[in-house]
Amino acid sequence: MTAILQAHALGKRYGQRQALTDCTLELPPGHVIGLVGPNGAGKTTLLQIACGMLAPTTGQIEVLGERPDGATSQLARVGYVAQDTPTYANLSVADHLTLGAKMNPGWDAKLAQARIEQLGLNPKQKAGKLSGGQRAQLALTLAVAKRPELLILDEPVASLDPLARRDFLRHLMESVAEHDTSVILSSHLISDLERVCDYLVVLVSSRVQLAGEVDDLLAQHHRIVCTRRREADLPAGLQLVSAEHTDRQSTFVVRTPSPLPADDWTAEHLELEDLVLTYLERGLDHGAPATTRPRGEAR
Ligand SMILES: Nc1ncnc2c1ncn2[C@@H]1O[C@H](COP(=O)(O)OP(=O)(O)OP(=O)(O)O)[C@@H](O)[C@H]1O
Repeated sequence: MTAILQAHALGKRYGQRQALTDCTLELPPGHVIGLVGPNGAGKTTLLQIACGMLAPTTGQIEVLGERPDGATSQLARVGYVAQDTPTYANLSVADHLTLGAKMNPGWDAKLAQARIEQLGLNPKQKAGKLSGGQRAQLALTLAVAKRPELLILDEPVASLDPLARRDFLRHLMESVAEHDTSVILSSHLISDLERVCDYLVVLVSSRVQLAGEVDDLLAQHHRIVCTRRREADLPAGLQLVSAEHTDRQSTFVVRTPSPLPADDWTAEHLELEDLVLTYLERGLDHGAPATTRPRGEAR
């Protein structure tokens, strides 16, 4: 299957500020991909490059098999909802649908109409008079009705109350299931990502720290608690993600694609939130992805 997004050594610099560093990713189709990272991590930068709104400084990227260059044919295949869910304040809801129909060759007028009715939006209402949640829903409707192959959503639920957020995500999931769309969704809200995402990318300090299918990542990561020991004394082949020590006890988070070897420790799998927080912390502390200690090498 062709990747929906393939990036190699992608970088973006704004003057002195490095916003994205050495980003190599291959995102498979058919997933809802959660992009998570702290403020300023580079999420918006990556998503804008993917939409062809920004040019990278270094590296290459392909989205749906093409270089994103803002060409109309590609814009029709990618739906983008920016962080501030932009709409035209002076245009009515109906005007937005008319505009969507004019600008998008694959526009699904029936779908757009049905969603507006389902949401209870008044077609005559000016977008400037809608609530933040309603504006986000309108922006999502415009993006979904393009019938894109890929939907890119940059923190679309950030300003919504919990109920509006739940509705937004429910509508998103419905339309994804119905139309077989791939989605990249950035959010700070891990509980939301947990609800809708089956693939995860963690970006910290401009670098990708972790990427993979959520089920695989959860299966491969373990929290180990044992009497105090050095990292170097862990069995070889385990990828050390984090280590904490008290006088008597050590707690490690490790990753291994194989079953965890039996040892004198207690081990448990991590919840998604713990996994994300571990990599966020690690990224802020070290600025580099975790590495595996090869057999025989002491740290
Ligand atoms: N137009 C710009 N000019 C200069 N620096 C910028 C510009 N846009 C972003 N940056 C910087 O690039 C870095 C990455 O920003 P980006 O908006 O991609 O992060 P983000 O992960 O989306 O953050 P947030 O979660 O706060 O939205 C930040 O340090 C930011 O200050």
